[in-house]
Amino acid sequence: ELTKEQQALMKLIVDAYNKHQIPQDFAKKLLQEQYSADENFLLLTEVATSQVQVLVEFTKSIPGFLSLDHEDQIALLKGSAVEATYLRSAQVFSKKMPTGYAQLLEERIRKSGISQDFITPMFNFYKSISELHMAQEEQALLTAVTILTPDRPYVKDQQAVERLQEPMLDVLRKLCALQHPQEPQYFARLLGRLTELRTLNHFHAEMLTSWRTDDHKFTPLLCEIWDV
Ligand SMILES: Cc1cc(C(=O)O[C@@H]2C[C@H]3CC[C@]2(C)C3(C)C)ccc1N
Repeated sequence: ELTKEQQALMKLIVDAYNKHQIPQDFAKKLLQEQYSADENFLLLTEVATSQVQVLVEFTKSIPGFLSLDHEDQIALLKGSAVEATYLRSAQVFSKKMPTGYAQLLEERIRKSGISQDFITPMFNFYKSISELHMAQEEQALLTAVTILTPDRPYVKDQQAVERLQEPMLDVLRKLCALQHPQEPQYFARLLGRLTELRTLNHFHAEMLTSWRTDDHKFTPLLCEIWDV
């Protein structure tokens, strides 16, 4: 079972994960704005910018993160931004949004100039996440584990990151055993999703390039975090 400090760590992460949520007024916008590719792109830009802001706030709440070397903090944020935003948007699709909004967001994503060969893996990923029926504690911990990946490019002190990631993995492993006793492989399946998530990095870079060539404008935060 979870020790006292493991329970405290989990509560910290889950509270931080739930505290920083996408503003619900996006749902209204999804309904109101018209459906041109440009309108859809602008909406996605707002969603993405908000997702990255939420990601930065969540990351700062991870115990020990702000004590890491400052350049390593940036390297971890930039290195995990795509995976963490897709992981969170996958959860948005799986349940967070009121029914019907997920379909609207999907519709706008499909009609925003993203090429089909990226749309397919993106929605395959969403499907594979929703099939897991993850508890919110698992979602929050899996996101923290993704952010605290030691072998991101330019991370200098990888051991310091491992020391933060390991306790998260221990809690996640125990939690999976507690919440899915009938499925001993569940923890391994969760980590397998992180491998699938990494493949989206490549597609995401291509998506950004295709938008840039069509002269779509990004927000400063998205340019900063994704080097565009
Ligand atoms: C630079 C830039 C990036 C995105 C993006 O990654 O969007 C992703 C597509 C959907 C899946 C994850 C996204 C953040 C999403 C929920 C909008 C959207 C607009 C934009 N100007």
